[in-house]
Amino acid sequence: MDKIKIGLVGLGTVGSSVLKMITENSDKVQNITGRSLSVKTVVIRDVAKHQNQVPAGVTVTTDLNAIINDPEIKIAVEVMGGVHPAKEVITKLLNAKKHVVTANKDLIASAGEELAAIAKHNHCDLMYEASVAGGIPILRTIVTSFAADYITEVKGIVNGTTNYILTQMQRKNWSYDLALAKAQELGFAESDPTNDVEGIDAAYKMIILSQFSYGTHLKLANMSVEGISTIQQSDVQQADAFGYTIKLLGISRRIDDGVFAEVGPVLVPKDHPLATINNENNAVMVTGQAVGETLFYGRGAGGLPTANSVLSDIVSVTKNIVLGTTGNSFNNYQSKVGKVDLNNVIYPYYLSLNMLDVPGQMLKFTQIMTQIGASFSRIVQTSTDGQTARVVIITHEMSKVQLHDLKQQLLAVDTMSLLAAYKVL
Ligand SMILES: NC(=O)C1=CN([C@@H]2O[C@H](COP(=O)(O)OP(=O)(O)OC[C@H]3O[C@@H](n4cnc5c(N)ncnc54)[C@H](OP(=O)(O)O)[C@@H]3O)[C@@H](O)[C@H]2O)C=CC1
Ligand SMILES: N[C@@H](CC=O)C(=O)O
Repeated sequence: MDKIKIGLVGLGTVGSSVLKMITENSDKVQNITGRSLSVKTVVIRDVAKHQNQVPAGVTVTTDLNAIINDPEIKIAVEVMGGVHPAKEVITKLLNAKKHVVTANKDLIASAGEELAAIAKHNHCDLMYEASVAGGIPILRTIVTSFAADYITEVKGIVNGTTNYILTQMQRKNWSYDLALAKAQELGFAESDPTNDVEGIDAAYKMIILSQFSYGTHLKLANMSVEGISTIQQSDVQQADAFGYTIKLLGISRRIDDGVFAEVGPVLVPKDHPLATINNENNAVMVTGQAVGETLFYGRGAGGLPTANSVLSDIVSVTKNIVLGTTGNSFNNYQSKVGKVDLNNVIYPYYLSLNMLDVPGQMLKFTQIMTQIGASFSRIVQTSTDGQTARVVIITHEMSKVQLHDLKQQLLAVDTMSLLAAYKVL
């Protein structure tokens, strides 16, 4: 039986689960690929910390050359995270003719095309199924099962940490800080959780999903990205009382000739499938012109679910090695897209306002809405102290341009103020 040795860079939440799966599930992998796979070398920062974490015979070192210069190692797995030095590490590995599997969305979203070109030049595979939605096999599904269909929309929950936090805030009344600390303890959050809670991790995933779905490369700087760090327990409870669940959603759409993608908190009606996705679970809804709406659900963060996606890439690379078909891009779809007119990006909105509790205020608000060409479907007065009323309004679909105009107009009115505006699914 031919052997294929693997080099692992990183032995944290994901790396240790990859090592466990390769070790414990080797019989099935061997059965499928006809090759015996095992980890030979692990590269980390601190040898003493990890020495007892590996089976006998596995080398633990801080020296990447132990993988680069080892002709027995054919596949390298990068699970250290971050853009630098991960980019330099993967570049060196590819130039040393190692096939690379990574879970690194930060890097693939920002330098994926460059790395894919280096991989191709070296006739190497570069695969990254685990970079989007952890254990959900979404990228390979889009490449294979949506190969001929035109995808018109991809939306969903693509960050496990924020979904875990929002779930605990809604169901257990936990504070934001407590829920975040627990998500870190469980290994869902990035080593620095800023990207999780500020929506950047989800935006990276939407960039990768957009490449696969629409063949276009979006840039983080051109996306509207909002996180959950300013959401209060009271926002979650109030939305709940009106029949909504707050979820951090990534939404991308093909609009006319363009592609639009953004990340932000959205109010999801409780009877919508995305409202039922809790804890660290993710769900990706892909709509194709021919197939219509499809939904993919599973654990979006955590060691073993993510390791399963890494292993699926390792098995694919191994099959390519056996067949002599390495060096093909994970995603081939390239398409030219134009700019999207924000007048065409429309949602219903949930508006929470404070207004003086005197006659005529709702009339004033209605006039402003009419002026900007918008209207609303539902008004709920939530509370009043006799002087100030808290009012929640659900609008009909309105564009981002209209929402901007509304905010501007309200700034000029001293008897009312907009406290929050959320998109509604
Ligand atoms: N956690 C999750 O649920 C998921 C994570 N991912 C992605 O997987 C990757 C790994 O995440 P995760 O396992 O959670 O991260 P961890 O922080 O748990 O582990 C990172 C590992 O990489 C090692 N490392 C970091 N920097 C270096 C370096 N410069 N040289 C050598 N080794 C280094 C660390 O070594 P040491 O311990 O010695 O410091 C550690 O073993 C990231 O890209 C992440 O975004 C993707 C999907 C889900
Ligand atoms: N920090 C990420 C891990 C998986 O990508 C998340 O919470 O989703």
